[in-house]
Amino acid sequence: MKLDPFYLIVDSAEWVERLVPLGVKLVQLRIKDCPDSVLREQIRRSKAACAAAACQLVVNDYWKLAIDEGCDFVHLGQEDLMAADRNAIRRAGLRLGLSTHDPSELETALAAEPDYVALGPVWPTVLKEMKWAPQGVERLLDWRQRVGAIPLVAIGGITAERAPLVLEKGADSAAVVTDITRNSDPEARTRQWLAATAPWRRANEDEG
Ligand SMILES: Cc1ncc(COP(=O)(O)OP(=O)(O)O)c(N)n1
Ligand SMILES: Cc1nc(C(=O)O)sc1CCOP(=O)(O)O
Ligand SMILES: [Mg+2]
Repeated sequence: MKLDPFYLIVDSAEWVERLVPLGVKLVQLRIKDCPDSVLREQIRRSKAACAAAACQLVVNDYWKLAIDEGCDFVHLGQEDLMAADRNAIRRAGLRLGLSTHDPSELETALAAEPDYVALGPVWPTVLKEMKWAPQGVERLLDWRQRVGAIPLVAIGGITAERAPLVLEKGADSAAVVTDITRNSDPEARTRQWLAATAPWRRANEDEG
């Protein structure tokens, strides 16, 4: 499985509907503290917008709802993974992305046979408080070796200018929240991201 080199993460279906039609091919719906009924509706709308644009939707955290709503990719952190029913996720045919922040988390993640591994925060992030110091781009080289053929996602403090730095260090995809959603012109910034990651997208296409 190949991941698009630009991995957009947003907190509403409105964002998905607004930015995915610009050419985004990989998007995560990351909504926190929301009733199930609202989440369901948000997932449905995001799924429809992604289907119309041939974009891969990844649902963060809510693996049961993702199964119920017929989604095919979830992202879980280490605590999410501990609470999740791994067999139910596999039985439903869901692909699984997992967060890692240190070697022991990576070991746990690899044992769960994920479809991608994320490493973060590469740089400081303003989105949420994190107990890990920034990893730095060099750590990606180490993770690249350790994960082998499993796709690797870099996350945390990545901007359109920094995205090539993580892709050059072996990440398959660069994930982003605030550089786009807190930009004064999110559409223009999304286009900048698409342009900055285009060489890696083309390489994926050439490799088939
Ligand atoms: C691509 C990607 N990487 C890491 C995370 C973080 O997941 P988690 O550690 O579960 O934290 P929350 O995002 O749920 O706050 C992610 N969502 N996506
Ligand atoms: C949601 C999340 N998870 C991280 C991790 O390291 O696991 S860093 C992060 C925030 C990413 O947002 P931004 O692109 O605005 O820094
Ligand atoms: Mg989580």
